[in-house]
Amino acid sequence: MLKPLRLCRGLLQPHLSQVVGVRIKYLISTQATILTRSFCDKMDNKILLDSAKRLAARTAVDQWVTEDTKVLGIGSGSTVVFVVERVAERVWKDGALSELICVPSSFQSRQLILDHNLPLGDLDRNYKVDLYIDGADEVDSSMVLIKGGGGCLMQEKIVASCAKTVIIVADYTKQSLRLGEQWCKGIPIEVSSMAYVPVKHKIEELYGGEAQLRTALNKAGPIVTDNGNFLMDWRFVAQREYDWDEVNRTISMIPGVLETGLFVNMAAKCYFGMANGTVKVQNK
Ligand SMILES: O=C[C@H](O)[C@H](O)[C@H](O)COP(=O)(O)O
Repeated sequence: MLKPLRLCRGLLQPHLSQVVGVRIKYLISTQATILTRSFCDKMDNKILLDSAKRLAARTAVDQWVTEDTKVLGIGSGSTVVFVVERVAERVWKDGALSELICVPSSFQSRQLILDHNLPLGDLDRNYKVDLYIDGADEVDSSMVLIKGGGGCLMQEKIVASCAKTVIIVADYTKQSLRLGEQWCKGIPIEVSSMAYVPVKHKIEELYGGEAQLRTALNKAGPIVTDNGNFLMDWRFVAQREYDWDEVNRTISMIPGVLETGLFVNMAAKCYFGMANGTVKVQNK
């Protein structure tokens, strides 16, 4: 009785494996097509966003960095890369801006200044900053900014506070009527490592929402800022009306909070690179 069954199985097996094989090949090719498509879409989006950032950055540099700009504060993030690129072109290709000194706002922006061989300054010697150019994670209609999505905010705010003029450069995805419309990761807050739990509870009790410790992607545990502190991301209640100036002042006063990523009344203009290749300028 076993023999015919074995025979039968033997006959069936190649057929089944062929069917399954064809199915698997089909699934793999479909999955591969979906993956390739989503990869291409992501790449297209990145190219579009990068060109919007580049356009905003170059326009702002060309309009604001002049021979009168002796001390230029350099922000942090991916848009600022194009700012430094353009400043370096002006210095090294055009032979302009011979007296320019650049003050960084993070380890990244210091490296950018050095990589482009631009004169590096610091607030000890250059505490009067003529102009500060930086990116933002979100800009609302009153020019309140969320910053710190890339982990830099405290040094940025310090350098920005020393500047006569603060100019923001960003791609079109950063423009909002209200904070939280585009940027859903919350407001970054730099805190002393020993204080993150009480700070979290105080913010949540005062204003609702949820404040979370930012954890690293390629390291176990929390993100540590350039200043050796922790970062919290406070996801506020998007539907609630907040007075951001008051919120910023109150959170800044909580012991253990070193700085917030809310920049209120600091930016004079914001340059948004748009998807259609134009630049939109928002004034204070
Ligand atoms: O922490 C980072 C800084 O505040 C950046 O300026 C901000 O996150 C915007 O960065 P990006 O130009 O990469 O969008």
